[in-house]
Amino acid sequence: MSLTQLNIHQFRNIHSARLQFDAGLNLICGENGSGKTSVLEAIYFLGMGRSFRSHLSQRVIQFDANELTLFAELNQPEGNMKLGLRRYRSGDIDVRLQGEKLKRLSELAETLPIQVITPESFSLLFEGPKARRQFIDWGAFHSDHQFHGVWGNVRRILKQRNQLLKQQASQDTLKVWDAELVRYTEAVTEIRSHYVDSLNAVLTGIIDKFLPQVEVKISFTQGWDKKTPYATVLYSQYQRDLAAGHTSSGAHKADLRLRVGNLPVQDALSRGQLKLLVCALRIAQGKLLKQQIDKSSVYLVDDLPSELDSKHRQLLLSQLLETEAQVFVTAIEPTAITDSLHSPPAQMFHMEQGNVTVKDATSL
Ligand SMILES: Nc1ncnc2c1ncn2[C@@H]1O[C@H](COP(=O)(O)OP(=O)(O)OP(=O)(O)O)[C@@H](O)[C@H]1O
Repeated sequence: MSLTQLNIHQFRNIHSARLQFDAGLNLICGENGSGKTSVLEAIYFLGMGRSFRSHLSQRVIQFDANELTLFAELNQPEGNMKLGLRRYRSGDIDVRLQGEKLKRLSELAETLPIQVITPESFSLLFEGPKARRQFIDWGAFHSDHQFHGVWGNVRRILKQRNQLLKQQASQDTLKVWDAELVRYTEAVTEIRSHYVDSLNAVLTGIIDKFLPQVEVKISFTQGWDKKTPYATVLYSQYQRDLAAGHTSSGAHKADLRLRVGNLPVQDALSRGQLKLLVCALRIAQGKLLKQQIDKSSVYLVDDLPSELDSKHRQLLLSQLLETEAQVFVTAIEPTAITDSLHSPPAQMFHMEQGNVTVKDATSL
């Protein structure tokens, strides 16, 4: 799967652009503020219906405009596909696949599995567990079709249960909800746990390349004590949950633990090593997806040179391309990337004040 064409209209500082991409490596260069990240953001917006930079989607609409429009052609094993998205300042969104209106944004994500690597990515390792849960769920979502629905049920029931707890509901009233919650929570946990096991198998080989002297251990924590059935936990924590007004244990507390020996990775590794570890994690996800459902991912790598030496830049690029993914990389200076490649990138763009021109990479 790859994006062959992207038309951008009124997105950040890009008024209008038509870009033709290669199925392999696409390099986007330009000065600070020229709009490089905005191109990556536009691709992400098309695949996810939201930005990776701001949770306020209207921020990406060009200052004086009322709406943004993105249109892409995708090359899929099943044939070419047309994907269009229009987002209005009012908040309305219109997404079409082959001209048909999509009902759920998750259908977009299924069509375009996107991975993002930015200079801030390593915060995945020491931010709260939410980011790591999202990391696991990216894989769980793509590798198991049941996941989206089951996880949606867990969140819906948790919301209802929490509302009842705030109303001081009795344990008897909660019983019916708890039975459903246990059923869906166990299903979610099994999918997540199975996914992390499969990921671990792929990850080991990649970590060996990125961090050869370091033994990183990754484990899944499900959100409550593994030895106790979830039904028992809910029952025994009733008083505590009642006092807190919310459910203290469950799949919504799941996490991924990353350690070097007995230390959390953020205490054992340098910033550059942490960045490499996050890259290894994301590459492992792409490789696993390819193995599991023969689907390739799209990688958006913002400011690739930052904090990586030339050897590791080269390693990262070669590993990314090995996943057979389509890769979009931004850099201020093209040579920061081309110096790390054996052959020039297949497609290269230069950005200047929101305007894009195609560059001949062989002339560098
Ligand atoms: N909604 C908007 N409408 C118009 N312009 C915007 C909007 N939001 C941001 N901008 C401008 O768009 C420009 C694009 O920024 P972007 O982050 O894409 O650049 P960049 O080339 O990635 O820069 P850097 O190398 O510094 O990361 C910025 O100058 C910003 O001020």
